[in-house]
Amino acid sequence: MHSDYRGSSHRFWKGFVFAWNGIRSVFRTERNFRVHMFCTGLVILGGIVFHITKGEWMLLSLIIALVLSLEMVNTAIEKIMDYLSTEPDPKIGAIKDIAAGAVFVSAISAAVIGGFIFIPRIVEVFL
Ligand SMILES: Nc1ncnc2c1ncn2[C@@H]1O[C@H](COP(=O)(O)OP(=O)(O)OP(=O)(O)O)[C@@H](O)[C@H]1O
Repeated sequence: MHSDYRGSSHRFWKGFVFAWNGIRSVFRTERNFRVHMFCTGLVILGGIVFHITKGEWMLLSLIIALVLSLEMVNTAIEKIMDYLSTEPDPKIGAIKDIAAGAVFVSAISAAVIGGFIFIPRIVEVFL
């Protein structure tokens, strides 16, 4: 079915195009992903404004990548489940809940890391 692109000499670069298309698709269809992207923008802005350290940038980039990629995996799992059946089914519900839980766990960690990095600096501004 995909023999056309697999046989092409540009298949390596086409892999990036497919990945980019996936990110665009999630951005367009998933509100939660757009919320995460908005938060990412705020965090990057905060990092610039507060001159955070190189180590803090590394930690932030890791946790941002984790949250965004888990949101994409969650969306992929939801789509697989909806492709299999759109009928109400407790097993499908449980699988989707677990995938959503994974995003939630990473988001909590992101909030903790963001708190440790930014709260002392914000407090300093007001003291
Ligand atoms: N076919 C189903 N059978 C039973 N429960 C379902 C089914 N589809 C969805 N659910 C329940 O509804 C929740 C939301 O599922 P949905 O596919 O609507 O994702 P969503 O609203 O896009 O969620 P998210 O905010 O995680 O992206 C699931 O976590 C699950 O509890």
